[in-house]
Amino acid sequence: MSDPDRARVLAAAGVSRETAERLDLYVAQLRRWQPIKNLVGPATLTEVWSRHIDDALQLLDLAPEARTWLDLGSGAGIPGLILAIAGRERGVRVDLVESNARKCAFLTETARLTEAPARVRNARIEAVIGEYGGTDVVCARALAPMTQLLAWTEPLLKTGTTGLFPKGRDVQAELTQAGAQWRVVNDLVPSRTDSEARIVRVTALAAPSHR
Ligand SMILES: C[S@@+](CC[C@H](N)C(=O)[O-])C[C@H]1O[C@@H](n2cnc3c(N)ncnc32)[C@H](O)[C@@H]1O
Repeated sequence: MSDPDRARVLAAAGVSRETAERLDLYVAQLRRWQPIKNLVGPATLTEVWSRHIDDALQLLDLAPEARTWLDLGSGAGIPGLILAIAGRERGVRVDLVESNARKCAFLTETARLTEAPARVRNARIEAVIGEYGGTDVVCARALAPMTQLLAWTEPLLKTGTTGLFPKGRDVQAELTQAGAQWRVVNDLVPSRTDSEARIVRVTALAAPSHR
């Protein structure tokens, strides 16, 4: 772990001492379970505060009023479990949907230890997405191309849920491809953890008339 990164990330996020301790617990859990569950890319563990914690925390600032969040394909809880830990004191609650049972075991245990307001759902997105209408924000990192993300989240994005999807340098190509199937109202927010990355913020969605 790089301590300067930890201090910088926590100072920028302005979290309480209790929240910082819970994030420390999350990082400790990630390190403990990584050898057995292979939760994140092994190389990224040396930069966990910038690559994962800060990368997740930046989403909170993009929807400061949101209270209910849905994270799809949570994996090791990025961004969803981190958002639940950091957003706890402002009343944030997060639903995590993940199809891999071993990852769900990690999520459940770590949510309990960190007292995070997170509910873990071991299910496939396509089977359960319809149950999450009314959620303030749906997010997903490193899960699927925009076209697939929009297809999964269509019922939510068409009814007022905001979408936040961290993306890499191919974001424009993904949006162009998605534009063939959807009319997407979005903006691109620069990522604070990677100069080439963007967060796609979707505020409305419609199917084009010729579909
Ligand atoms: C590449 S990982 C990304 C994990 C995490 N979001 C991150 O950024 O580190 C994608 C995750 O999505 C899960 N996943 C893929 N397809 C899914 C589906 N249809 N329903 C639920 N989970 C799915 C996988 O099991 C995996 O844990």
